[in-house]
Amino acid sequence: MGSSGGASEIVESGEEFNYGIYSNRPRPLRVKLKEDEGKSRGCPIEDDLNRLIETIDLRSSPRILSPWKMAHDIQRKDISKKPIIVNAPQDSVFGISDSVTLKQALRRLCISQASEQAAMKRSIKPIGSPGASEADTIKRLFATLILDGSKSDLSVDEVENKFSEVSIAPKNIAPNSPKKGVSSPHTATTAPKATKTRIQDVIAPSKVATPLHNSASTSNTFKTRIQDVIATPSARGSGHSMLASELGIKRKSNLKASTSSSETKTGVNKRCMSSAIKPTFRNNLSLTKKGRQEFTLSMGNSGRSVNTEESVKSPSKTNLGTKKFISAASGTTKPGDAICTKRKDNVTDKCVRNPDNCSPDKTTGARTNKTPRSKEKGDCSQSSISSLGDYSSSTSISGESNQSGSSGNVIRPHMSKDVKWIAIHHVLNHLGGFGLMNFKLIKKLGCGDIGTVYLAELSGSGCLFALKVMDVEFLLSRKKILRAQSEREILQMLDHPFLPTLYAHFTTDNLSCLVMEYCPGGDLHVLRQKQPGRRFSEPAARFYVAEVLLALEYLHMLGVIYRDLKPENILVREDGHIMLSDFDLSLRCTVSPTLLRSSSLGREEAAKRMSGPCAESSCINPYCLHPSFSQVSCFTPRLLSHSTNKNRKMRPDSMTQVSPLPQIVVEPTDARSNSFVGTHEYLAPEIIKGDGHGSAVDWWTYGIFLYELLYGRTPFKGPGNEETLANVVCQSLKFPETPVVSVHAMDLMKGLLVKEPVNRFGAVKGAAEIKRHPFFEGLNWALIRCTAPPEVPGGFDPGTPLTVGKKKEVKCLDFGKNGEDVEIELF
Ligand SMILES: Nc1ncnc2c1ncn2[C@@H]1O[C@H](COP(=O)(O)OP(=O)(O)OP(=O)(O)O)[C@@H](O)[C@H]1O
Repeated sequence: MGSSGGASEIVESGEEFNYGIYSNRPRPLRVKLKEDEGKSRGCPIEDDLNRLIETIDLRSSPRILSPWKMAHDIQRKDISKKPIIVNAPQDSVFGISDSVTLKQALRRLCISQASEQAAMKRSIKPIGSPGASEADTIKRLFATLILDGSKSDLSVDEVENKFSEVSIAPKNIAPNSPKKGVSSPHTATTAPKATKTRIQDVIAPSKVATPLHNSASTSNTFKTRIQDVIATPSARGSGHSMLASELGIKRKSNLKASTSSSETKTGVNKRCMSSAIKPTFRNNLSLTKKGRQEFTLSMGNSGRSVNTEESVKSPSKTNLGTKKFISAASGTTKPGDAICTKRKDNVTDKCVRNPDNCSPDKTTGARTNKTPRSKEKGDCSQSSISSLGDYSSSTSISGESNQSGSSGNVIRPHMSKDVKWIAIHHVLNHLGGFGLMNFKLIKKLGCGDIGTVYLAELSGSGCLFALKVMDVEFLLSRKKILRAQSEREILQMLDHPFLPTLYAHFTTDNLSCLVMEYCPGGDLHVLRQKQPGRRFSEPAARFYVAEVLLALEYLHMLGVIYRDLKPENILVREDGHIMLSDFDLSLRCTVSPTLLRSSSLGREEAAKRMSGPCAESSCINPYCLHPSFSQVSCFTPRLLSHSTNKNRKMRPDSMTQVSPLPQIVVEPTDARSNSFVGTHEYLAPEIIKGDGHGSAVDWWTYGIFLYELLYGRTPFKGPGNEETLANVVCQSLKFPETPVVSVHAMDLMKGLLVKEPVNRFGAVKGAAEIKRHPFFEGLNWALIRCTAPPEVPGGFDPGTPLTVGKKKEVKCLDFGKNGEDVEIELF
């Protein structure tokens, strides 16, 4: 997660300056200090909103401030662990290294050979590969089993190359696809003429839609509109915002063509806005205190006069998003249909799969001619591009069906009693949507690369949320819009105890806001620093990495490669369990279920891994493997059920009870991206070398993560970032003598931190393989969410004074009052 503290980041100049898609000139990397930018830029959105906070008297609202979070502000994050985004998809297409300067530096650090080999590889093969079209790959989703042809004597590499595919389901079934109704994507990138106009429509507040309320029509009010765009209730699986508005669909489609083009020319931008560019994004927002009151009152009374312009343009819909949604949910129009319509017009490949496993078709070829084969998450995200129009103005409710306005009918039944959902539905049903005025901003939680996160209370509900606020113009201008959209779409897909819930999404003229689950416990980076020796005990580390493993497994099954695992991105919930956050660097791709039959070698390796030291010894003590886990047995319950007390010793033949069964892997093990994204100390070697990477990068970062939790530092950290990168590629893994770590923990880290991704633990068989490692032995995966966490955040303090409301603490931006109007100046 980002921090408001200083941080160094690598920024590819080409992100801000167009080098031309065919340019093979070296792209110098330069390092910027985030704190420097912060000085010049001043994190405009946050400051603006801080000012907004000041204008709103929050003292009457209950405040719940976490002492952990407050401590978080004090203990700043490791500045060397800021994410890197160097993405030049067009270069990747032509096999040209993204980061020549970096490679030169690495060459001096003796990894030139590896880098050059990687560059040669890229130059002789189409890295992007033709790739399967989205439609094609999704059609094949769950329709294919990949068998290894019963080759029992293959190495891991050979196994990969000798899969044979057997179709076991109709090809039109795509239950695991994150999209619904994917169809011909050709139309998505047409209509370039209209693009400019459409973008202007979205960007220019005055051209978009009418204000929500009459009072908002005054010049100094938030021009908040509630578009009748409601997010899909079936977020998971289909998992994307649903447009009820035909107009919205058109906007998205048109915008996609434009932004996609511009994005792929320059790559995704990394850095925040510099002071030199600052004036470009200067806008004025203002809030009329009186107007706000009137607005709220009006919404409470009528609450229905919204989005006039779009209602006119789209006569089929009602003026109220809620009404339309209810209508849709009641059967006249299914939400999913809207998704299908949108997707048909806007599908774009999100990632390029392994050529060996892709079946390129004409569709893909045609599309890739129009859209460079970007493999970066943002560039490739189909719905990222398509949903750009959402930023014009909308309210989206995630994961709810909202039938007949009830808050109880949620697609996520286990959350139906969640008071936050009830509160969200209540507002939706009564006000028709959300605006900033529906939230009381309590404090700033943090400032990331694409937005600022605030602790916010949904007015009158007492429910706290994390409100992520992003400036759309800023995102568009800095080419970060796709990152933001991709993150939102991923969030909409999620329904997992260790992943954040996105309750709603709404936009104003300039701001896109995500209403997310609030985690009061800070992040694991801060929590680790509070531990003795700044490291977690092994049981605590095991708990955290186990929950992270489940989250990663779930993400992989959804076709999301996380790519930015680090303690900073692991938030701690109120109950002490974790929440993996921050998805703007994630890569979305398709997943083909794969059935793997274990080879004999695989069995041997599995036996070795499963048995650990006990297999080599005569040990029959079930508690020997983990001195620190007195409750942990040597054997899994599965094995124990086949073992007698007399014969608890792990035997190679006993492993056949575990490994001979075919294993289904539903993870994007063959996905490939060439983007240079991540955090220095956590970057996988294949990313640094530019070899192309897939889901195995998450298992590398997982190994680094475990290492850091246990040892209090990462294994390859050098004095500088380039040295760190060189160490990642060249240096062998070493374990400090202290603290003492169990052999199983070290074995797991060794398996995960294998530099060659194909040999990396989990790379072929996914998370299931890692879950079977003895390090986790005895852990009840299904009930881990019921396990007592190592630490539970301290109690809330509702009486904590609000500090952000003090005017003297407001920095960076002018703060003026005109009568009753409080001007909020953006950038
Ligand atoms: N749901 C949440 N609950 C509590 N705090 C949060 C939540 N989401 C984010 N934060 C805090 O806000 C900060 C900023 O988060 P955000 O995701 O915007 O930035 P980030 O993690 O740096 O990601 P990036 O810069 O890649 O966009 C985080 O560091 C975290 O401290």
